[in-house]
Amino acid sequence: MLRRCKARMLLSKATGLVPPIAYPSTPVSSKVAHSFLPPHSISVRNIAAMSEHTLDPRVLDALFQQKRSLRSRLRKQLKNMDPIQRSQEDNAIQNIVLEAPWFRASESMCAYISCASLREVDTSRIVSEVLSDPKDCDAQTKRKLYVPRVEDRNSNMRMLKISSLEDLIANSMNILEPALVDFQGNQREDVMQAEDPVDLIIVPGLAFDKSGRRLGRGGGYYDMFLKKYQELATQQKWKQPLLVAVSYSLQILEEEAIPVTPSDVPVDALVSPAGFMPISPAALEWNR
Ligand SMILES: Nc1nc2c(c(=O)[nH]1)N(C=O)[C@@H](CNc1ccc(C(=O)N[C@@H](CCC(=O)O)C(=O)O)cc1)CN2
Ligand SMILES: Nc1ncnc2c1ncn2[C@@H]1O[C@H](COP(=O)(O)OP(=O)(O)OP(=O)(O)O)[C@@H](O)[C@H]1O
Repeated sequence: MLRRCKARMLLSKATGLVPPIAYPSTPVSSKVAHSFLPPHSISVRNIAAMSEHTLDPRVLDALFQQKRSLRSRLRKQLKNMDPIQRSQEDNAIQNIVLEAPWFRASESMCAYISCASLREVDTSRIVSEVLSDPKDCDAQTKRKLYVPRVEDRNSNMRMLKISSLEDLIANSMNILEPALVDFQGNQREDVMQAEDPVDLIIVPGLAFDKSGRRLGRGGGYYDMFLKKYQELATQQKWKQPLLVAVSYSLQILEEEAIPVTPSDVPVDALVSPAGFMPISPAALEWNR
């Protein structure tokens, strides 16, 4: 406890990110989270620009510790969510995505295959819609869908192209993912090797805040992938993909309530049952 308090003091002194007081043990409501907001002068991008080496390791440890407590609180809240409410929210979120101009205009995208036991926002209707045969179009204009496949325990994840739900098999974590080769024995296309860019990435997470910060499951898989894809897009002079997080209402926290570490990649927008919440200039463009 003493060590943790000391780390908070250091963290507070070094970055101004956290007030030197104990973290609340009550569930995170937006009200509680608000009293722990860091000063607005520190943005996600400022922290992201710092490398893991420029931050004091004790500061970094304290930030990861805060993330861990937030994760465990969110996991409990998600587990306790009323199943009827969950199913209503799943429907509302997917309706919003399916109707959204940024989704309808998307020709190529990455999305996750939701896992019910992880209490993730259901993406099954979104995935089915993208995989369905295009109406009034030839096969050339079929939309492309890439989904995650974990490569190893070093945060490496690939996004591989699938054309049917039958391309998926359950991994050791019971998450459906594509096999490396298709039924004809051909290597599946990896989004990092594709000729054309994806315009949309639908991301999962345990919590999100109104400034676009995202708290994942702690593996670093998405952050690592998003960083590499953004670098590829820059190198190829492609438009950056729109990063949209789908979220139950209880997963949305107040601005800057989520601690940020240098590898975190912020999202452009959130979709919750309350609607589309654009955050970045790219997302705001879709709301004009
Ligand atoms: N549907 C889906 N697919 C995905 C991800 C995801 O978040 N959702 N990933 C995104 O990275 C990658 C897999 N990463 C994962 C990381 C942790 C756990 C998991 O089961 N976590 C447990 C806690 C485990 C522990 O702490 O010991 C949990 O969150 O309850 C699952 C997938 C790639 N595929
Ligand atoms: N001091 C540290 N304590 C804990 N994890 C650390 C530390 N330094 C680096 N890491 C790494 O950071 C990664 C976790 O990062 P982070 O908490 O940002 O993940 P996440 O955003 O929740 O996960 P994802 O991107 O998969 O959704 C892990 O791969 C972990 O090994």
